[in-house]
Amino acid sequence: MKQINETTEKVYGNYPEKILQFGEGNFLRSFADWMIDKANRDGIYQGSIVLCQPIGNGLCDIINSQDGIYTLAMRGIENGKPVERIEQITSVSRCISPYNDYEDFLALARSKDLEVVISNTTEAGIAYKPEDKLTDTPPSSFPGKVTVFLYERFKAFNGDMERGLLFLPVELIDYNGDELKRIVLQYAKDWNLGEAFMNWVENANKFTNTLVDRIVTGYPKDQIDYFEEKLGYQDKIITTSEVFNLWVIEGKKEWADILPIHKTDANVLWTEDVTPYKMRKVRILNGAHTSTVLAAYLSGHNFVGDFMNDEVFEAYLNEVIFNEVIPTLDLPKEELVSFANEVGARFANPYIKHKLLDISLNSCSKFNARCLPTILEYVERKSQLPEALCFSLAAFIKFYKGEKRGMEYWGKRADGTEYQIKDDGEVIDFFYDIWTKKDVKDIPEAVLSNTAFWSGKDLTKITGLTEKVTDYLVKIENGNIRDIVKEIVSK
Ligand SMILES: NC(=O)c1ccc[n+]([C@@H]2O[C@H](COP(=O)([O-])OP(=O)(O)OC[C@H]3O[C@@H](n4cnc5c(N)ncnc54)[C@H](O)[C@@H]3O)[C@@H](O)[C@H]2O)c1
Ligand SMILES: O=P(O)(O)OC[C@@H](O)[C@@H](O)[C@H](O)[C@H](O)CO
Repeated sequence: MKQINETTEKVYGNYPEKILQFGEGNFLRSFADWMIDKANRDGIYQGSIVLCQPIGNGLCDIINSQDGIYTLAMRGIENGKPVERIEQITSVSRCISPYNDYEDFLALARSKDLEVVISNTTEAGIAYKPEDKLTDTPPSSFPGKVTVFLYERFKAFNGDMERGLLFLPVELIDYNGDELKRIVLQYAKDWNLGEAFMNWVENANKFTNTLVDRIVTGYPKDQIDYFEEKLGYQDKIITTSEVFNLWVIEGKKEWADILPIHKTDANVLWTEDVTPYKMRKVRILNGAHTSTVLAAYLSGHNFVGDFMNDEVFEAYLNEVIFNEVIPTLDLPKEELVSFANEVGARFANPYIKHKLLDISLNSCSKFNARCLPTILEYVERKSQLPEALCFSLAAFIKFYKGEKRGMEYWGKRADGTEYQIKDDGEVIDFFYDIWTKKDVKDIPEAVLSNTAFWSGKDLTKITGLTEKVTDYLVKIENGNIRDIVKEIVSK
């Protein structure tokens, strides 16, 4: 069978390289690059994207072997009917690995065409690593790479204030753009790059805070035969997603015209404050994922769609969203309910195979960011505990019961299926330790009092929480998890 680049023309990838993108993963290729391709296709933009692989291992070689061309399949239900939109994305010019092509990376910094930097380096990427140096080729951290890149540009254009770049980071951390800028300035200070450079970073460049929303399920391993037969070519980096998309960008409205994707039919919103959108999305959508998938997986489900077809879990999800999360948010109720209904429909999308184990990755920090704020706010507002979320905390603790196999940590669910528990080393060590040394009745107290997990808070101070989580954990250990969920939703 032919490769995609033997059957598909690289239509926009030869346009001037106006965008540098840190992160060549599934998400950005299914989201930002699709929007840019759309803008090129609509004739309102003429620019291509240079992908940059931010860590040593990645997809650069495969991407270049396909001339940057790949397929995106977006599937869902619209007006009650199934839709499948398949597009060939041809706006990527090439992929650079700064580990192999450091000179090419620096040469791009000196380019007059370059205007925009997009990034998705996961929640771990926007981090300060004190060991990074200006002379490293490249510095290991993503902000370190941005700093050497900007410094090269600053020198090449003699600090020209017109040569700064628009930054659109999408990492799911609070104030992603502000945080990236803060760390770049920290490196500039550490490396003595001078006041003039720091002033240029601050005032010539435009850092936005952004929030993204699209369920991306990546390479369709189980359906690859279907796609190859349908498309008539082989694509090693074909990616899949839902149809829904939303990119909220906090920045000055006039910056939007640098990358006019808001003028396409993609859902791009420039705003002065991204916070309410972020809170709505993280607490409702991501909170619903994290509070439901671990229990659903333990009960025998494997995909989001599976538990949405189980009336007990569907009712549990609704209980979490409508009775526990929404009452803790201050946005207009109608807007929240409409977003929540949309989330339910998105989770039930029969064409999206979203693996529960993929969502379970790093559940400890996810629970802290996505679910704990709701528990705290609920207790504050109602002076009582949110039952379903307390149960989800117990399910999370149970999910993290495992045994070590070399560097890996494996759990086992009631049906005998073994699963790998993926999280930071310290988190894994902690859970392994308590599950091997403590009686089940003492485990919640150890977890809830571990302030390192909960942004410095000792959760045992919340009246009744330890007892309730203990009660649920003991029930889960001794009974059937789906029956416990059923009991919660029938109260
Ligand atoms: N899949 C979704 O539905 C979805 C939706 C919205 C946001 N996200 C976010 O996207 C991220 C996952 O991205 P993906 O789905 O493209 O996964 P992926 O594995 O395909 O890509 C991950 C990218 O992050 C880079 N990366 C990983 N660790 C890094 C580090 N420590 N420093 C710098 N770069 C690093 C990789 O090189 C790669 O480019 C998650 O953080 C997730 O929160 C995913
Ligand atoms: O991608 P993660 O691992 O951070 O989280 C899993 C899901 O909650 C997440 O990918 C959502 O599907 C996404 O945030 C929707 O926009």
